Amino acid sequence: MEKINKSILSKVIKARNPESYKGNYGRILIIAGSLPFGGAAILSTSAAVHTGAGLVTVLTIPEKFTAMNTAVPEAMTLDYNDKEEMIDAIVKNNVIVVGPGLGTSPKTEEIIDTVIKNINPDTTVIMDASALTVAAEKSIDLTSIDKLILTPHQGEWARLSGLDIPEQTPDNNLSALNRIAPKAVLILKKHHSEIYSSEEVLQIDDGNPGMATGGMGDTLTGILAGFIGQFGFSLETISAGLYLHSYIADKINKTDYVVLPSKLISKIPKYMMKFSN
Ligand SMILES: NC(=O)C1=CN([C@@H]2O[C@H](COP(=O)(O)OP(=O)(O)OC[C@H]3O[C@@H](n4cnc5c(N)ncnc54)[C@H](O)[C@@H]3O)[C@@H](O)[C@H]2O)[C@@H](O)CC1
Ligand SMILES: Nc1ncnc2c1ncn2[C@@H]1O[C@H](COP(=O)(O)OP(=O)(O)O)[C@@H](O)[C@H]1O
Ligand SMILES: [Mg+2]
Repeated sequence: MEKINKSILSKVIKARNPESYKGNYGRILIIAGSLPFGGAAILSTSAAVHTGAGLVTVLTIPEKFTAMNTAVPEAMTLDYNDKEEMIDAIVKNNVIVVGPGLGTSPKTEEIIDTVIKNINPDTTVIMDASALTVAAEKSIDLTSIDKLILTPHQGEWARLSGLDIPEQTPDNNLSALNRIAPKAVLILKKHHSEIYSSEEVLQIDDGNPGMATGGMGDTLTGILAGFIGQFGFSLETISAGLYLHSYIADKINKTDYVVLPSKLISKIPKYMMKFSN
């Protein structure tokens, strides 16, 4: 399995054109959060904003608007219970994260269905967490999405693929992905996460057990969205986003026993600047 190394960062992260404006850096929609899991929506949104995404909108529940606007004032807030507002937002944005903290109520199935029916063909969809659990439970057909990234941890991948963790070998993972969504890119999150696609299978050697804390995967979704919004959808962009997440976590883990997702997020702009030159 080919390894992703640090050189991917300077390859993907570009210095900004002086003549540019926010419209050049992606329109990101994060569909996330529910009563018990508001933090997941905040972390995903905050990570996208700190990665440099031009415009970030979060579709969540109104009960979480104040918390969201306080934690991430850069992001706009909309209500996913308002179907028209949801469809309008799905049509207007070019990268959509769906799943962090949504929970497994029937609403989540409705949201996934609405995304699938209304996205533009060029829109990237990043499916994580509850969206993966519900897609597995309800056998939702994901094959129509052209630019799809699945980001399960091993437990979520077990539900989606039917493979118990010891059966999650590269060959089995590839054939399961081929069955579930042949055009998709799979990031299987674990110690030394792996990327599966029809082009290549890749792995990172970075990352540490200080990352084993709630919200670390939610954070990754925002980084991936911000990267794709700015640098385009490609295996290289996805690899760079995955790598940066663990790279910063390893820097923090030199001094910190646990890597807090919010601390990792606060360091994203500094490390992106370092690799953009
Ligand atoms: N602050 C927040 O609001 C947070 C919200 N969260 C949300 O909580 C919901 C449930 O997600 P969870 O992942 O906690 O629960 P899940 O029930 O979806 O997954 C956990 C299960 O997977 C198994 N598992 C196997 N391998 C694993 C691995 N490598 N990593 C993690 N679990 C593994 C565990 O044993 C457990 O049975 C999601 O919507 C998620 O986004 C979490 O992200 C935690 C933080
Ligand atoms: N022991 C570990 N070594 C390396 N990376 C880890 C380790 N534990 C967790 N991680 C990383 O942290 C993230 C956890 O994601 P996830 O379980 O979805 O978290 P959450 O849903 O709580 O946000 C993944 O990117 C995973 O690879
Ligand atoms: Mg998760």
